[in-house]
Amino acid sequence: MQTIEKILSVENISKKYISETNTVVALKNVSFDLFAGEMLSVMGTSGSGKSTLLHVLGALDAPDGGVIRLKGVIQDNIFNEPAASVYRSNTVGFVFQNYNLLKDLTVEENIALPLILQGMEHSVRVKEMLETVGLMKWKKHRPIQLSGGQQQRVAIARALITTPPIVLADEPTGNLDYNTSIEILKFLTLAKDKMKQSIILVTHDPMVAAYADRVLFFHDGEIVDNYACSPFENNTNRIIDKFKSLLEKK
Ligand SMILES: Nc1ncnc2c1ncn2[C@@H]1O[C@H](COP(=O)(O)OP(=O)(O)OP(=O)(O)O)[C@@H](O)[C@H]1O
Repeated sequence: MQTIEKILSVENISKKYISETNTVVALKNVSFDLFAGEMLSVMGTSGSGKSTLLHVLGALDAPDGGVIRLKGVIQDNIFNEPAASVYRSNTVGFVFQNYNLLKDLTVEENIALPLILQGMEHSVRVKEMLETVGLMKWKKHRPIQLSGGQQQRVAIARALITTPPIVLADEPTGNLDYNTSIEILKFLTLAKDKMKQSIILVTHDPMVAAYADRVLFFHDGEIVDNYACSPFENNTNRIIDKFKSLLEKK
């Protein structure tokens, strides 16, 4: 029997934000595994720690405690430079709600950026990515000349160009209409099915969450429930029910 590779193990991650006036516990002993070619959605109440989780997994923010393993190996140095930059450029691709494109660069330059920063040849890969996301005709345009959906396609191409094993997407469809959201989800699904990339997708939208293989529900910094999507269920309705019961317990 073929075993599915465990890409990421998150073990008892905790994170507090401490200011002069108060302390916010953003993550409390969060543990889960992520497998190769798996899409995991993260849903939860506002302020439940979803973005903090992505920041920690992307080595943008250090946790106070806990362990992250990549393919079984403890990553104890990824929150310090230069290891943080190496981890971010080799291991994770980011997709944000607001696209985060560089406004002075063209579409093709934005897409090429991760390879340029690594000093690698990029022209063949950029062409492939432009074709994948259907933006060949727009390659010389700047972000301001594109629709929101087109900008997000550029951001996805940029996140995927180095084929990182893990893609972290924070509300990638949050600013997009239904049809454009489906288009963006199809690109992420292609990355997981074709390239066996693993995706963690934070969303407020149950329809978007239903594209994943599994959904984790967060409340007050903790995983309080989970749901495995099934080809035989109306996953969107099941996710709505789970989320409603989470709100009722609050
Ligand atoms: N830089 C920060 N400094 C202080 N507190 C923070 C910081 N970032 C987040 N928090 C707090 O940590 C908690 C978790 O925030 P986080 O942004 O991770 O939640 P979220 O689930 O992504 O929320 P939302 O769905 O509203 O975007 C919140 O109470 C938030 O106010």
